Amino acid sequence: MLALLADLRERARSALRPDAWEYYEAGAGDEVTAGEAEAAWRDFRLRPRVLRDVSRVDLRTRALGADLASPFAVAPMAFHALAHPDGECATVRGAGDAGCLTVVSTRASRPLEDVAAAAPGPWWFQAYVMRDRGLTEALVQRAAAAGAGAVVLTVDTPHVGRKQRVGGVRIGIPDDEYLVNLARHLVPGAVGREAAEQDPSLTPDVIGRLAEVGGLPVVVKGVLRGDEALRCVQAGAAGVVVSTHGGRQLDRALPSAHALADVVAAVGDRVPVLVDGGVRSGTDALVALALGATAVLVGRPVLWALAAGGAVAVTEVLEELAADLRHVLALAGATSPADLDPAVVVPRRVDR
Ligand SMILES: Cc1cc2nc3c(=O)[nH]c(=O)nc-3n(C[C@H](O)[C@H](O)[C@H](O)COP(=O)(O)O)c2cc1C
Ligand SMILES: O=C(O)C(=O)c1ccccc1
Repeated sequence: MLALLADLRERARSALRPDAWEYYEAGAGDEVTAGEAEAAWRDFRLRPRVLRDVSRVDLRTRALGADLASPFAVAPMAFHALAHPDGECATVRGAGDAGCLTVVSTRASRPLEDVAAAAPGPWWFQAYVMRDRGLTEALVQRAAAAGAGAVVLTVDTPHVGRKQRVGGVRIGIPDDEYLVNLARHLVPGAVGREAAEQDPSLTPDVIGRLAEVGGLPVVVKGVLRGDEALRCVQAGAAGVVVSTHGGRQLDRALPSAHALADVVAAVGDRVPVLVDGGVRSGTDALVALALGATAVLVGRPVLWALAAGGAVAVTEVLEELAADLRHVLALAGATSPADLDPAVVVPRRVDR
């Protein structure tokens, strides 16, 4: 992990309410998957190229029409207001100032329109499909109207994972905060949280439906298998995110780092493949990019930055990751992410 990230993590631990800290850190079950994510990127070794004139390294990245300064983006995460009074407004400002994209969660703690107004650059909307499908569709339409460039449909969460260290699935967030973006769409008298629970009955047709409702490309987040990624693409997905949800859903799911190559082999020639989970340095990202990822999402480190230093620290953390990536790309003999190929990485061990 980069020193800046380790430092922000400690500062966030002191700054955050203890229950918020635990909620951010938590993984599901025994936290096997959450615990393995970072180390899994270190299961690859690099085979650098040499004598390639790396005096200029270009990190610019294009993903579904978004022009980005680097391949780092902010993963969708719930309740940024636990970390900072401006919540997601601060996050998008900080990320945008670094030229990075933010994926804004359905469980954002600030109104989508406010977040959109604070965003200096592109942002995407993460959709949870809730039991009240109309609720999800209204949100997707609002996100499209507010300027979202894509919908990221999270599919690894038919039920929210049980996080033992926070005594279940969520911390004590009052309804008005939990439902910031949802309350206005709820039928009066409806039991808010039930209508806004995850819908466990999703099938691939939801991909086409959300694309139609929002008029935006739909990226499916939370796939770990090539065959499943293919199923999503056949149903209309414009991209996929290889993710274990930061180890917060199915515990003992294999780490994203080990799932990525299979997904790239299945759909990488047709759609962009993004990845997240445990990316904490430029070298982690280099491995992901060499394996065929178009971009990497960063989760918890952004929340640490937000808690420790607001928007400015979010910019710093993303710029530090980009600077580190620029450096290691040069050392590996590559002048851009696209200049990498799978021959640059080799698994350190074959038994996992
Ligand atoms: C506190 C927290 C809240 C999250 N909320 C969401 C969410 O609302 N929607 C979603 O698709 N993923 C959510 N995630 C998962 C992240 O998008 C991402 O997959 C994961 O955090 C990446 O791993 P990392 O934190 O190790 O970088 C959440 C993760 C954390 C830590
Ligand atoms: O905490 C999470 O990981 C998450 O995705 C979520 C899901 C539903 C409500 C709040 C957070």
